[in-house]
Amino acid sequence: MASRTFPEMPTPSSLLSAYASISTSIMLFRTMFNQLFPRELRRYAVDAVRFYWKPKSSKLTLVFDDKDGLTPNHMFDAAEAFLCTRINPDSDRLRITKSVKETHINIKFAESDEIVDSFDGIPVTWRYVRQQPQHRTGDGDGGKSISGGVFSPERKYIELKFDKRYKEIIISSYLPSIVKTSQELENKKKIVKLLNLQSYGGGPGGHKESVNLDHPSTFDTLAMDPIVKKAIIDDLDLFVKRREFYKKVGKAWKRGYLLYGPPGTGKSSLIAAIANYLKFDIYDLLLANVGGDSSLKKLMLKTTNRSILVIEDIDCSIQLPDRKGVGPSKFPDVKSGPMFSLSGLLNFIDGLWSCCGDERIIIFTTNHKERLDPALLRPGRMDVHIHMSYLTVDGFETLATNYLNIDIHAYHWRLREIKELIKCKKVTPAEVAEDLIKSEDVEVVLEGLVKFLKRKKMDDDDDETKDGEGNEEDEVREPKRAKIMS
Ligand SMILES: Nc1ncnc2c1ncn2[C@@H]1O[C@H](COP(=O)(O)OP(=O)(O)OP(=O)(O)O)[C@@H](O)[C@H]1O
Ligand SMILES: [Mg+2]
Repeated sequence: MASRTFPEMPTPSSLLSAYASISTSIMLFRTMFNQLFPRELRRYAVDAVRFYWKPKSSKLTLVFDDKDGLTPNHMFDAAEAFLCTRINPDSDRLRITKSVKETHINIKFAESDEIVDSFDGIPVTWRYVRQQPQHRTGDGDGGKSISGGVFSPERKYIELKFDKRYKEIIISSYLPSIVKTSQELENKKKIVKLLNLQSYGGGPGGHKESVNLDHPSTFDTLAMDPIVKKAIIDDLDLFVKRREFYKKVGKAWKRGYLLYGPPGTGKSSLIAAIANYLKFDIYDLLLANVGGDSSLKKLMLKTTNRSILVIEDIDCSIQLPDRKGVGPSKFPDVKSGPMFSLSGLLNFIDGLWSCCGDERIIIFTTNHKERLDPALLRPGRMDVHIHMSYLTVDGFETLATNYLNIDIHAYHWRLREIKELIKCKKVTPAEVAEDLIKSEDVEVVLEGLVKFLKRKKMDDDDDETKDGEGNEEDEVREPKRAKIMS
């Protein structure tokens, strides 16, 4: 049987001498290595390896700081507003804000929350970050605190993370779409203001008093021919989207409307409806208080873009000398007051806004279009002439629906008599509106309205018999339906 040989067990002294020789060799190697590669060279080599071999991220992060230096960063505000529309329904935390002036509560996404959105199928992630103010000793780029050391103010920013491959599309398309959405949201929230422009009591340049426009009139509540109403809305829509067009053709981006018709037919209501529709502030220019051309110019310079300049009752609010400067017009109802030239007024509209006005609307109203200087009616000055006239059947249906909150079809038989009376009598929307608020009982209101219309018919018939063909000043001679002319 073969005998098995076992390796000889190392003795403790042989182990010790082996250990001693290994550590001597290591020390020798280290000394040589350190001499060959000094500390700086080694550090450099390590850094270089780290830099080139660092695993590359496939993500790009865009940072929207709330401020750019001291200036608020519009992109931060836009992103914040946009993200309000993308809030995760099962968010655990939301921020709630409201300023004194705001009428609504803002719901915003909170710090550290993440919102996942997608654009053209590209997934993106948003994150809101808020860094608390920091106080450090030593140098830094923050401000100096009172107690010495360095103070970094609070920093707020929003991060947008996405795959680097989509950098181009995100920057050139997604970000502009965010700006657009935020502007639309801002517009919806905007409270329209009514500002009175007058030149007395406010120092050399006059002053402007502002209140929130609290006029409930909208295109939905306005009783007028639906075709004319649609034409006005289309005209406004076209106007506001034609920035580039106006620039290209070298025309001031403005539109002039002349609203004419008898009192109580909705001229002022239409102005409010336009302002509410476009969210443009209204500047009410009180011409009777304007001292002359130069104060008019100062007042006009106080108006802002995206606004409506309104001059009501243009024919009778001021003594308008005729264009040749011969003297004041011979209107029976002009007030005596400061005088300035009509040409001055027209020049401001044409000249001033050509160089320093964008998205401006000017609206003149009058009860007597025929009394206006033809120069004012020339195309380019007043682009659109809108005749506001007596109540039509369509208009009455709008009023009845709004005021009585009834389904007019259900009241078809009841309303038939009223419609017949409206068709053959010249009654203003204001007169009918006045009657529609007299009671909460629909039957009582309708009965009262029938009586009113019958009485009016009898009175008018009597007047016509007395006056023969009627007098020319009477706006009753206006065509019956509202119309638009541009
Ligand atoms: N077309 C209309 N649609 C709805 N309501 C109207 C209309 N016209 C008049 N009203 C009602 O009558 C009131 C007076 O109308 P509004 O002041 O708009 O008339 P106006 O044409 O400006 O009159 P004026 O020539 O006297 O200035 C309005 O507040 C509104 O309640
Ligand atoms: Mg009016």
